[in-house]
Amino acid sequence: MKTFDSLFEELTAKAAERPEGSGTVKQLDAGVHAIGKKVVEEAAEVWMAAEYQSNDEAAEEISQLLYHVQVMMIAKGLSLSDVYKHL
Ligand SMILES: N=c1c2ncn([C@@H]3O[C@H](COP(=O)(O)OP(=O)(O)OP(=O)(O)O)[C@@H](O)[C@H]3O)c2ncn1[C@@H]1O[C@H](COP(=O)(O)O)[C@@H](O)[C@H]1O
Repeated sequence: MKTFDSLFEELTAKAAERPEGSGTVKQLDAGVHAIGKKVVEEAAEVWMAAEYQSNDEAAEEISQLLYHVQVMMIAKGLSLSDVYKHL
């Protein structure tokens, strides 16, 4: 099963290798403003799913939020330790 750290490693490689058809590369090319909008959109979907949908649907929305947060980290050149040191 994928973890937060292993997904970050995968996305970092995508950013470096820029494979054809990668949604991550597309998001990174769209820039911080566009990525920020996705983060906010997914956060709202987490909220709505948590209040009105099943736990499994809420978990899926949370996974999408984590993904977009990681894309933002990569767009900003932030490492896992840059974030973890604040936890
Ligand atoms: N975990 C994710 C992931 N979670 C969310 N998303 C993206 O976020 C979107 C969120 O879904 P929504 O239901 O909100 O979709 P939507 O608003 O209709 O989507 P868009 O129109 O904005 O694409 C999805 O369509 C995906 O584009 C993800 N995209 C990729 N990954 C993983 O990231 C890795 C790299 O992916 P690629 O860069 O695409 O190869 C792979 O392991 C993927 O499984």
